[in-house]
Amino acid sequence: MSETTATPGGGPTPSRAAAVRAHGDPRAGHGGADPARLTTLELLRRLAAGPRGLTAEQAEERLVRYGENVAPAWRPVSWPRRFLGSLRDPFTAVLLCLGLVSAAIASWGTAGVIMVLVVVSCLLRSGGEHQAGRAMAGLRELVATTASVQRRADDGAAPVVRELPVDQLVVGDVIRLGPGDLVPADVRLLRASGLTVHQAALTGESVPVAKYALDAPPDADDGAAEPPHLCFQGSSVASGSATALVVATGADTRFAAAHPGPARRRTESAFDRSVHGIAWTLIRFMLLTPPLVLMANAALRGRGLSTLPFAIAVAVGLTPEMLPVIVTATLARGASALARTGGVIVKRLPALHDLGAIDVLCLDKTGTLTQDRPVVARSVDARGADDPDVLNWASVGSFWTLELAELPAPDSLDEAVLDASAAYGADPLAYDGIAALPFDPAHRLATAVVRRPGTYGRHTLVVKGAVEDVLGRCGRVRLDGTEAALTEGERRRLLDLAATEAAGGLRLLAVAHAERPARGGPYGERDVRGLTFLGWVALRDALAPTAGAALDGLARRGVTVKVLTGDHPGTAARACRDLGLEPGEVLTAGQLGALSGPPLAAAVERATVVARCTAQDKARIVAALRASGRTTGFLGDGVNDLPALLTADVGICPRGAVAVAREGADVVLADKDLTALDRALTAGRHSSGTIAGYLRITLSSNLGNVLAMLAAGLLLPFLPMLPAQVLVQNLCFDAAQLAYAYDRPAPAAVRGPAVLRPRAVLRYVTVFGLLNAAADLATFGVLALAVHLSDGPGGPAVFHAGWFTENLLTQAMMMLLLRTGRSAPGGRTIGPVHLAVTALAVLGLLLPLSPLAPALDMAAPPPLYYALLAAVLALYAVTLTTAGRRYA
Ligand SMILES: Nc1ncnc2c1ncn2[C@@H]1O[C@H](COP(=O)(O)OP(=O)(O)OP(=O)(O)O)[C@@H](O)[C@H]1O
Ligand SMILES: [Mg+2]
Repeated sequence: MSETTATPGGGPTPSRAAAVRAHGDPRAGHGGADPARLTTLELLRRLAAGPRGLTAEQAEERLVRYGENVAPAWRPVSWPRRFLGSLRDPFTAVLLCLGLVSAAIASWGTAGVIMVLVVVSCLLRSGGEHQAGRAMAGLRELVATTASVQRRADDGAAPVVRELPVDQLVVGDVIRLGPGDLVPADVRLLRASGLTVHQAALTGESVPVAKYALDAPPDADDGAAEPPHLCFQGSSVASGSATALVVATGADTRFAAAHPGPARRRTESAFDRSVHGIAWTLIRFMLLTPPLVLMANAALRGRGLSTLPFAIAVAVGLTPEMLPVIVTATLARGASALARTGGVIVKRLPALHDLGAIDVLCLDKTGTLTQDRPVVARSVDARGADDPDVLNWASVGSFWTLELAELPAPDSLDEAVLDASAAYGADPLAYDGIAALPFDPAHRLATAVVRRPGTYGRHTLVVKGAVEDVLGRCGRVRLDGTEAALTEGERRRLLDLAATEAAGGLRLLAVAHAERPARGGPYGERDVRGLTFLGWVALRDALAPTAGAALDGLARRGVTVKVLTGDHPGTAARACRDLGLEPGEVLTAGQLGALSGPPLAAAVERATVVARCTAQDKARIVAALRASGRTTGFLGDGVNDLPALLTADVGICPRGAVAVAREGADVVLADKDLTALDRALTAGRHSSGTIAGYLRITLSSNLGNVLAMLAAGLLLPFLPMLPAQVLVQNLCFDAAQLAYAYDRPAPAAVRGPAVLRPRAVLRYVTVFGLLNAAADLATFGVLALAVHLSDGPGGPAVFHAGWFTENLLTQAMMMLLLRTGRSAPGGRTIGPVHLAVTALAVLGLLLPLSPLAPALDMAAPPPLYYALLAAVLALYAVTLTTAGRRYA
């Protein structure tokens, strides 16, 4: 291990020293001098690398010597570590405390029982998690990202750019980055074109920052500022492209050094919130129970500390210690079924539950509701008349922004423009490309700087982008072949004309140009001013074939849909209308101004479409919806969707989304088919229903038992239940409840968002807990009566047996009568729940009569008891069914 451990600030570790002397130290970027402070040449020399990339052999050797590019925290967790980790569960912690108290008062029986409970639940849980973890890793593998790496077959060969798994990167590799790529390691930029990166994961900064190559390091005093010529693992490319040199990988990256724990999880998810709410209420109860039992026994029956083991057993009886096991089993089963048959990959288990709880889903438009395969419909001048020259200029812009990029990532609009203009015989090669400012989603513009043939000393800026943004940078307009000043009235006329065009569902790409005296220095966004407006290219982007059905399904399932798009409000509204989603009030992000928090949520609540959103606007809206108490999903596929994907309760993206979106999303839809969403929501709601069902039924029956134990403890001269009995009962209950994980959902259970509301659960538990306690007390009565009438032997053993039978039978009845799932559509077929219920009932009836009974201090009750018990149970069943209808 010492071989791969970096020593930040220090020299190489002694075990590496020899290798370093022989080969140069490829990791000097981290262990030696700061890679930001060297010139490019010095750095390349230190890393024993070159601008043409490593050879396959060099890369292989470095991979073996320094390890894969994986942060230690992301390696799979070993089984024993999972076991220890599961001890940190709050229920387990409380159980352990109770066990320690029992041991302290030398109540070895109780302590032993508690230890067995803890170990069994931790074993089951860690085993389940381990399995689920492996399944999840397999699923994540399906959507793993790659990096474009430039390598050579051998020293003489030309470099070839290949897609490699990110973990194969080594220090010294030369990689290419394009929009939507994840920065796979810490890199020094060799060349960059219009590069901006999101580094929110590292610096918390939400807007993309510009990065550029620098041959010589900046002034030494700039040390504190972010180096503009380095990009770090964990950030992502918002716009532009670059060629870069890998300077640190794996555990040596800045991100891994700053986040030694498991990878980020933004804020608490909806699932965590509800489960924590319930868990902490229960834990408060559990901690209160022993002192209360002690005091009641002391006050009413004059008993002393001798009741402590019993008091502890009562508290233990309240614990749903299998909750984590059931949660993991249910979610893992749901997720793998969804991956197998539903075409949906859930990357983070609790996200399945959150899927079921979503009550508002925000979508982007392009690529989600539409196919993102635009086709040029027309090319018009500033009068609205057909004019192929506008398309011509657009194609010059598209061609040269792509040609001058480090990693040409053809945007669908650029492709459409190039396709259409080729048919017109446009020839962008008739110009020379000078510089390019690739499409920047924040400014909604792309600029190419070209030189017309024969015009030395002059440069032409060709600009295309959103109509509002392009017009905002124009001072003149070309009308009928001559240029005129762009008056305010003219600007308004053009915006109106564009709105009319957009209302027809077309996407618009406005085009402008400007002549400038030639210059040597780089061009920047600030140079894009004083343009002459030419017109626009209108493109048609067909609707996604399954989008209409998917929106319908969402509405039927009680999910509100909001469209957050970067496109024109008119285009977005028309797409919605065509899909059968009434857009109502259409807002633009500009209208929302600086609103945030509740006022923003209120404004968005009324709207269905918010257009002209930047990436930050989308995230801001999602955050406001979440803060207003809605469980919010976000579905998007582009770079401008990443912040929103990370902000939402559940981030969803299609398989074809850009790498960062796939990396950041919790759920990936395997194909373009949006109806998979419906299957995902159903599966999520079903899982939530199962977990809620387990909690409700287990807690109700536990509470009933605890109340009955308290009453019996005060009424009887002996302990109403031995610790061993508490254990056996709990285990039987929990094992039976696992059957729920295999139950089919009932239509009613998946109709609306499945939110686990702690208050509702606790109210339900109180009602059914009291009912259960009433049934127990009635049983005590008939038991005493039966013993008395049949004149048979009484005493603790008979009482224990009678109660044990009744407990398991009432539990079986609750499972059957209060469940929300159905085994099969008709509800006729025998399903797993029926089997579990039968097993529970048989065990309850036969165990007290079996040879095992004496070990649990049980003895068969008189036959009369069974007859009377049947009457009590019949009454209980009627009450349960009636109350179940009311509270379900
Ligand atoms: N390659 C490009 N060159 C120039 N302008 C572009 C380019 N791509 C998009 N635009 C302009 O920027 C606008 C906004 O694009 P953006 O990518 O932010 O949103 P979108 O993809 O249309 O919508 P959504 O957010 O629904 O995916 C487009 O309407 C278009 O006018
Ligand atoms: Mg998009």
